Amino acid sequence: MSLSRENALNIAQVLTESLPYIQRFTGKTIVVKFGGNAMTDAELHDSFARDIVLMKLVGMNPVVVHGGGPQIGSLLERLNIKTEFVNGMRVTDAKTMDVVEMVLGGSVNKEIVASINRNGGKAIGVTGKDGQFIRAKKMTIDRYSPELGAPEIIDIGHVGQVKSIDTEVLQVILGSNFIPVIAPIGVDAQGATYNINADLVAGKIAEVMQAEKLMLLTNVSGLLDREGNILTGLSTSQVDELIADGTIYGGMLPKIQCALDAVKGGVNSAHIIDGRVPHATMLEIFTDQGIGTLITNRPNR
Ligand SMILES: Nc1ncnc2c1ncn2[C@@H]1O[C@H](COP(=O)(O)OP(=O)(O)O)[C@@H](O)[C@H]1O
Ligand SMILES: CC(=O)N[C@@H](CCC(=O)OP(=O)(O)O)C(=O)O
Repeated sequence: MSLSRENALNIAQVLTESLPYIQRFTGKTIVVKFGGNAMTDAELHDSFARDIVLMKLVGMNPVVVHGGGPQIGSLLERLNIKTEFVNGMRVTDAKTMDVVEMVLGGSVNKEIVASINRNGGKAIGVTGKDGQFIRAKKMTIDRYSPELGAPEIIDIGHVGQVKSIDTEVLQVILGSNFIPVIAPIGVDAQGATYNINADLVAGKIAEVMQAEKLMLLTNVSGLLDREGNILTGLSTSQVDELIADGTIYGGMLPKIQCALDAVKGGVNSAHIIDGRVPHATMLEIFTDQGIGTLITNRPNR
């Protein structure tokens, strides 16, 4: 079948458009957090894996961090274990922690590894327990209680925040040309296991690896205002106002916080993008069609 002149030009246009991006990002580390709806749809799963393989093939160093909130939720439901979130964090008792580790370190991690490998990449799956590379400490939530009319500190169980990342494990994996696929489980000096929100892990890894980009794939088209418009190029103080007036809540809180922290810590840009769009990662990296919310140290661009 021969190609029409118009089609040929369209295809050539897309391919040449990608050239400056390939040149700019070759050799750079790009941390991609895979989560939300994109993870539960087989087709999107596959298109994500292909994007990661392509990035690797043209010389970038993709590092995948994944979530799995919906998958944890459905196993907890099957086991009749009730679950709740405070400020976007799952309250995690000992039983819940077992399920979280089983799902994140087991089924979800291996499914992503398998789909990257199936598409011609070489992925290795790890949790923060491997080589103890994600050191965690307990997280508590400090918030204002309208009922008490005073601040309160809430214990949310085995939920961690990232204390430090030992990059050696990642350097070994990247140095051997594999693609690391990381489950957000952390460990403390005593060997206790922590459930860490995947966005927080992705942000910290991007920071310690001094990544070029942090990409957070989610199940909305970006950070939205109350009318549903995508907000982009925001300053830290504008974000603070949106949190204070309730426009940003729940799962968007850790996402926006880690994006801000990452760019403050030296990551060039952070992007909150719509993982429901097939090839969202590729579109963001290789084309002029920036999608979603961009956060940089240079607001209002
Ligand atoms: N201002 C906002 N813009 C977009 N989404 C928001 C906002 N505030 C809260 N959210 C909520 O955050 C969710 C995304 O977080 P989360 O469900 O944890 O995603 P993921 O599983 O991808 O990490 C959205 O589906 C939405 O319900
Ligand atoms: C403490 C905490 O909330 N941990 C998350 C870890 C998984 C995650 O972050 O998954 P998503 O990115 O898909 O939401 C959880 O238990 O759901």
